[in-house]
Amino acid sequence: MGNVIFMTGTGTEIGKTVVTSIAALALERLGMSVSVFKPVQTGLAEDGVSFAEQDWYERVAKLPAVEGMYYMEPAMSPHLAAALTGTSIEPERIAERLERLKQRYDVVLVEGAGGLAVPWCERDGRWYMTGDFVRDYRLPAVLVSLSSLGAIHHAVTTAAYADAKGIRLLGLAFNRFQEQDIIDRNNVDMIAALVQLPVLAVVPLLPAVTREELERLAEQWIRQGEAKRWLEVLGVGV
Ligand SMILES: Nc1ncnc2c1ncn2[C@@H]1O[C@H](COP(=O)(O)OP(=O)(O)OP(=O)(O)O)[C@@H](O)[C@H]1O
Ligand SMILES: C[C@H](N)[C@H](N)CCCCCC(=O)O
Ligand SMILES: [Mg+2]
Repeated sequence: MGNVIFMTGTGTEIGKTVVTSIAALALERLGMSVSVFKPVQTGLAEDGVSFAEQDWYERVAKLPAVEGMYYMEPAMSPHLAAALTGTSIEPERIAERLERLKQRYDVVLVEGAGGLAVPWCERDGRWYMTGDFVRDYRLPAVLVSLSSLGAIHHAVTTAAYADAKGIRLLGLAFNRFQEQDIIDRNNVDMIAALVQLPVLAVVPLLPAVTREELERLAEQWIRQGEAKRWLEVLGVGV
C-alpha cells in the first residue's frame, strides 16, 4: 500500500508543480515507484489545446505516471470553472482513484489546484474546499511557499488554516529562493520557526525550468539528504 503526500501551496503559481516534479524524480531515483495525481486541473497550456498541468508534467518534467480527473478549460478557481463547464466535481470519485493509485505505487503525490482554501463543489449547503478533501481522507501535506517578501503572512495563515481543518503538515518546501537576498534567507528560518515545521526543500529561482534542471535538483536533493527527509517524514524507511 503506497504513501500519499498532498502537495499544497500558499496559493496559485507558487511552484507546487515544479516542487512535485523534483520530488517525483528524486523519489524515483531512490527506487520508489511514484505517481503524480492532479485530480482537478483548470487552464490550458500555451498551445490553447492541452491542459496546462498535464501538459507540463508530461512535456517538460517528462514524468511517466501523471493522472488527472477533472480537466476544465477556464483558468479559474475549480468551483467557477466547474460551473462554467457544467462539471460536477465529486470528492468520493477522486478518493476512489487515489485508493487505486495507492495500490499501484509506493508514493502518490497529489497536487491541489491553488492553495487549501479553494472551493471545489457545494455540499450540504456549503462550499466543499480543497482542505476538506485533505482532511476527510487524512492526507499528509507538504506546504510549498515562496521565500520572498510577503511569504511570511501567506505561509503562517495557510498553516493556521490547515491546523484549523485538522490537516497534518509534514513540512515546508520553499521555492524561487534567492540566496543573495537577506529577506529570502531570513524567511526560510523565520517561517519554519513560526509554523514549527521542518524545511524539506529549498528550490532556487531558476533561469529556466527544464527537465535537466529538475534532474539536477533531484540529484542534489539525494546528495544533500532532502529526498531521504521526505521519506522519513512519511515514515518510509529507505
Ligand atoms: N524555482 C523556479 N524558478 C523559475 N521559475 C519557476 C520556479 N518555480 C516555478 N516556476 C515557474 O512559475 C510558474 C508557476 O509554477 P507552478 O506551475 O509550479 O505553480 P503551481 O503552484 O503549481 O501553480 P497552480 O496553482 O497553477 O498549480 C510556472 O511557469 C513555473 O515554470
Ligand atoms: C488557474 C490556476 N493556474 C490554478 N489551476 C487554479 C487556481 C485557483 C485559485 C483560487 C483562488 O485562490 O482564488
Ligand atoms: Mg501546479
